[in-house]
Amino acid sequence: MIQLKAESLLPTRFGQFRMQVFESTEDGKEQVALSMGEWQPSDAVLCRLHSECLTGDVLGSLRCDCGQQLEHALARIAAEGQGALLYLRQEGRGIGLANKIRAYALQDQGADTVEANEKLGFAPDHRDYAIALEMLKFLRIARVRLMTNNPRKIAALEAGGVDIVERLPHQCGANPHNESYLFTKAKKLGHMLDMSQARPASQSDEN
Ligand SMILES: Nc1nc2c(ncn2[C@@H]2O[C@H](COP(=O)(O)OP(=O)(O)OP(=O)(O)O)[C@@H](O)[C@H]2O)c(=O)[nH]1
Ligand SMILES: [Zn+2]
Repeated sequence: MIQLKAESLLPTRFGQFRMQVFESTEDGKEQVALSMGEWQPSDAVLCRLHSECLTGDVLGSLRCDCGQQLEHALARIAAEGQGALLYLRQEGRGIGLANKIRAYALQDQGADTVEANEKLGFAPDHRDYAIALEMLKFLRIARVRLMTNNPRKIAALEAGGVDIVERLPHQCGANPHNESYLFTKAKKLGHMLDMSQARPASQSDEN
């Protein structure tokens, strides 16, 4: 279960959002919703479920595309004047920061992002979206236009009863350092990415 712990306005360089902090009674983690505008329960609301990535979101890492995806989502919500971003505390696809950095070290020795997780004894994607479903319910969002390339995220929301009215491709932030990472996501994790410009992971000299 989640409980709303606090809320306030949050002016950002993208526009003014309403920030709500929830706490999960299961694990005590603080979860964040940033929203803008108003909606009716029947409206299809522009949404992004963003998984925490300290390295990409905050530290400017080029090993992934998270920072740019986060900014792009907030900018898009602000441009439309309505929508919600859930900032989900599931760092490293749910394995936590230290394990993600261990996975990076294995990637530096040649493993791809999926193999590295498996070597550490984790599933390739350890996330669960139960808390996101509760947050959507709290926000009275039952129908979404979802910014994502991840088919498992879509399936998890649909299984939870959310109506995905539209899937908005959310591809941005490609660079030479994350090219093989994105390629592996498309090939092994089924992400809907246009990789026509990318080389296969085996030919890439970067992680
Ligand atoms: N375990 C692990 N996690 C990673 C790695 N690179 C990024 N992450 C985490 O992956 C999460 C982002 O998930 P992605 O699979 O990149 O994308 P997604 O959010 O599922 O899909 P989109 O909605 O299409 O962006 C964040 O929590 C990152 O910290 C990695 O190499 N290993
Ligand atoms: Zn990232």
